[in-house]
Parts: sequence; structure tokens; C-alpha cells
Amino acid sequence: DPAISPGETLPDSDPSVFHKRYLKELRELGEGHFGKVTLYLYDPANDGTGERVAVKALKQENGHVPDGWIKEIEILKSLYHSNIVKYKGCCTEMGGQVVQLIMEYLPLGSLRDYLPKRKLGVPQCLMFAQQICMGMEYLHSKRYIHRDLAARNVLVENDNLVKIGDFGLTKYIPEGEIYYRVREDGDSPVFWYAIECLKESKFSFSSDIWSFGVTLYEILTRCDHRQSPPVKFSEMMGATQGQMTVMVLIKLLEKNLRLPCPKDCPHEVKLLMEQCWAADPAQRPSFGPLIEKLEAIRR
Ligand SMILES: C=Cc1cc(F)c(CN2CC[C@](CC#N)(n3cc(C(N)=O)c(NC(=O)OC)n3)[C@H](F)C2)cc1O
Repeated sequence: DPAISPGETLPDSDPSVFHKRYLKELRELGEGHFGKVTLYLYDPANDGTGERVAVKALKQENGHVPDGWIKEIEILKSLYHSNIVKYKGCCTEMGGQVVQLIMEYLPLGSLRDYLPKRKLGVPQCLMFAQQICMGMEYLHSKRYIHRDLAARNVLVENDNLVKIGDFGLTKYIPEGEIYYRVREDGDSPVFWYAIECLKESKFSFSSDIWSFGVTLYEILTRCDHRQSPPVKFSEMMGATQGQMTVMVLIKLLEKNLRLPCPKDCPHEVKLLMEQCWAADPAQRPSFGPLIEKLEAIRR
């Protein structure tokens, strides 16, 4: 007897397996040091009725898949939270020598694309900030540190929902450890880095809190380019070049200079940002208490 009876269809293959031949490139969404994110239509019926997906791919590695890349895919695959972008699957090529990460597509893009156009009020900005804290609290609960929290990596689903959208620098912190040590790489987001990251490349849950403070600053400036952290810090530092920048930035932070308070920033929010930027990592709040504080302020 046939494997399946006439009229019966084969159960759909694994929905997390995406076939290269059905991925139709639409446009590039972003470019990173190690690869890029591209918008595709996944159209197996080949009639344009498919769904749009965001595909992250590494720049062509010579034949082998870096284990850090597999780690990033495994991390996103293991995360289920309303404030974290959804993993959809993978597309493998050349017998697994190239693996692409397939995620849900959020057409409104990142906070940096969205906020300058939408002119939201402070309560809505604080709601977004609170949702970032919820996603980050969940990430930390699984002992991951993000290491690249910034408005450019937060996606907008709609006027009431944002999601952390990229985990390119996320690392696991083993039980009993506090810090993750890395060698510096070229284009680190130094203006989002805590002082101990700049000085000793020591990343921790507390250094994510510092980056959240910078992200909150960005949200309150509505991601106005003229007030962006690189622009603002460069004004405070005067013109610098290359490695000098980090040294001058460290000096400035050691003198307890910080990003200025955005114009319509409530006083309690200013205090909250300054706590996130405490020189001593142990003095910084964690994401749970930040959620409560933001709840109290925005209500
Ligand atoms: C290989 C490493 C690497 C490559 C990169 F390009 C980037 C930078 N990239 C991150 C993903 C990005 C921003 C976020 N979050 N984004 C995701 C979506 C989505 N899922 O819909 C989206 N949507 C959108 O723009 O709609 C108009 N943007 C945007 F592509 C920038 C970071 C990296 O580590």
C-alpha cells in the first residue's frame, strides 16, 4: 500500500527550514562588521503571496561556519519573549557550509528610523524603555549579556510594542562568573560602553545596564542625530582620532562627565539614567527594579 493514500498530503516539512530557491531578495536592511541583514520574500508558491522575512548572513567565510555564528543562531532560537524579535528558522547552503538566520520582519524598523518621524510623548517613550527592560530582564535571566544594546538594535512592531532585534554581540556568562572578557575589535560601539568595558574589556549584566541608560537617553532625544551619543561625546571631548578617542572618553567619564539631560526629560528619569551610569558597576540597578521605577514614573 502506498505510503500515503490518494488525496492525503505529506505533512508540511519543518516550517523552520527555509529553502534558498524560494527566497527572493527585496532590499538590504543593515550592514554590520561581519555581515548583513537583508529583506527577502519567502515565496514557495512562487506567486508573490509569500511572507517577508529578515535574513541575517555572515560575510562569506572561507568554507567554514564560525562557531560564534552558530551560537548566535542557537541563542535567538532559545528566546521566547514578546519584547524579543522572533526566530523563524534557518536557510543552509552548500551542505551546511553557509547558514543564514531567518527572523520575523518588522517593517517599521528600529527606534532610530521611527522616533524622529513619530514625535511620541514622554509617557510613550518610557513605555518603550520599560519594554526594553522586560526583554533584557528575560535575557539576563538566561545568563546572556547583550553587549550591544542601543536604539539602532530595538525594533518597532507598532506604537505600543518594541522588541530587541539583534543579538550579534550576545554572550553567555557561565554560572559563578561575573565578567565576560573580550579582545577589542575595530568598530566597538564605545559611546554605549560602560567605563570598565573601555578600560578593561570587562562586560557584565551591569554593563548592559549602562548601555540601557544610553538607549534611554537616545529615546528621550527621539534619536535626533544632532544629540546622538557619538555627536554629544565628541563635542565634550573635542576632536580626537582613532585610539585617542577611547582614552579621552575614559578620562571624561572618570571625571564623572555624562551625556546631558534631554530637554523634556523628567527629573526622576534623569536620576535613573545617572544610576545606570554609576562608575561602580555594583551601584547600577538591575532590570527588574528599573521596570518598577519606570512604571511609577510613567503612571
Ligand atoms: C552580521 C552582523 C550584523 C549585520 C547587521 F546588518 C546588523 C545591523 N542590523 C541589525 C538588524 C536590523 C536592526 C535591528 N534590530 N533590523 C532587523 C530588522 C527586522 N528583523 O525586521 C529590521 N527591519 C527594518 O529595518 O525594517 C525597515 N532592521 C538592521 F537590519 C540593522 C547587525 C549585525 O550584528
